[in-house]
Amino acid sequence: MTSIDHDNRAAAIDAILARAPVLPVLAIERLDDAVPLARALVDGGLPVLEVTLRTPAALAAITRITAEVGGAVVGAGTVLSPADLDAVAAAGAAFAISPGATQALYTAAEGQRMPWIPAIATASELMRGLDHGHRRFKFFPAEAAGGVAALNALAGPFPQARFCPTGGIDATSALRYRALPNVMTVGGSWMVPREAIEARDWQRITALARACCATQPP
Ligand SMILES: O=C(O)C(=O)C[C@H](O)[C@H](O)COP(=O)(O)O
Repeated sequence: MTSIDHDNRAAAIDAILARAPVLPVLAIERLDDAVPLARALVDGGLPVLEVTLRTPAALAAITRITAEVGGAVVGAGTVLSPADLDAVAAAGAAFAISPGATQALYTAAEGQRMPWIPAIATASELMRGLDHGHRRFKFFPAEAAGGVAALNALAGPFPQARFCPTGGIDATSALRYRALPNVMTVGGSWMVPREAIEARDWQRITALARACCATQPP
């Protein structure tokens, strides 16, 4: 892949993630929850979704949301291997995102049209990703790996890199991340509480999503 292709790849990721200030991270246990859950989030102003491959329903959920929820942009999360990358592309994912990165994934992603976002937690991991031509990264596990202070520090030597911090973030800390110039969007699951999904309380999820779009602490 040429560096121009890498520019296109970064632009494609920017275009997707710029659509919302927050990226909900979903673990969908019941396939029938996929469409109403996605609708609740889209209605609350969060159209870009990460459906993690942590449940058996995940691939079918990606396909179903993509087909049935207008306005949703469905990505796949917890992509751990080239086989996962192939599977989520076949399911129709608009993008793929991983909690880390491996040489196998960097190589496999070169052959995919679907954008893939590797994750980093250290400067050395970031340098490896930059060597592969990537400039957009998940920062995981964000809070445990140094949080806002770490991203501020990385901005010095790596001004070309931008991040989607994820892991341990809540409604209040999300605002601190969103204020950083090197943050594209903030990932997390705080707006999709497990008990709300179990109770199919879609109105509560829409209200929590709406609060994510606010610029003041909830
Ligand atoms: O599964 C993956 O691919 C991950 O990278 C992990 C998730 O993004 C985080 O577990 C979400 O973070 P919480 O908001 O703390 O729930």
